Amino acid sequence: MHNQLQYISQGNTVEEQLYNIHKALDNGCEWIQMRFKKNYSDDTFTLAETVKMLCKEYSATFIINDNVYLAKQLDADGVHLGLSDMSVEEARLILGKTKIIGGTANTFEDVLQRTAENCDYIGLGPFQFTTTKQNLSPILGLEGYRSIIGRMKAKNIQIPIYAIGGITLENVESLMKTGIHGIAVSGLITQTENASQLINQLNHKLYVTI
Ligand SMILES: Cc1ncc(COP(=O)(O)OP(=O)(O)O)c(N)n1
Ligand SMILES: Cc1nc(C(=O)O)sc1CCOP(=O)(O)O
Ligand SMILES: [Mg+2]
Repeated sequence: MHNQLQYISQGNTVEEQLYNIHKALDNGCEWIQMRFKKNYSDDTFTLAETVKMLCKEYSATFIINDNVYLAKQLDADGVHLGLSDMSVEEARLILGKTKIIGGTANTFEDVLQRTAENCDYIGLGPFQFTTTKQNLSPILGLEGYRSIIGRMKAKNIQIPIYAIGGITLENVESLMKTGIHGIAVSGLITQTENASQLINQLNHKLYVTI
């Protein structure tokens, strides 16, 4: 089963990205999604190659946002795909059965679609407003998660759900009580001045509330 905490990287340069990813790994994150929203360049390849090495050193899972071909080239552990990215079916053909393919969902109908597509997990959001991503879908709030997870249970759908979007430490307990499997966070870990304490607290809240 996948780790309950996924760190989504941030940074406008390779150096910023590496600093942030190193900080997350050094302080106990075991799952990194490299999210470098630039047009593909040599920089992207260099960054991904380095992050792959770092994740190996820390025995962490390494997935790449959007870029299935890069994940294939580097033999990464997987990818995360949004609703307008490459289809899960095509990604599965390229990456094979054993790699992780995560998919975004914003509604219950998206969850049904992602389940039918055989994603390994779903990033369901946004929980609340965030500046990390532009053009957000409507905010779900706690009630949105309760409703979607209730409808999943009624249909016996068991795919792991990760909440995403503007999550803070104070939100984790109530989010976990809705029945999600875990959380994906970016700004929270990137901006903290005490990553060790924060990640310990996050892991504790994730673990005890399951
Ligand atoms: C875990 C997780 N959930 C959702 C997303 C968002 O993916 P997407 O909709 O493709 O948006 P971008 O991240 O590509 O801007 C995610 N990255 N991770
Ligand atoms: C990458 C992403 N996708 C979202 C979605 O709702 O699909 S919200 C989001 C940003 C997550 O970063 P933070 O923890 O800083 O809010
Ligand atoms: Mg995407």
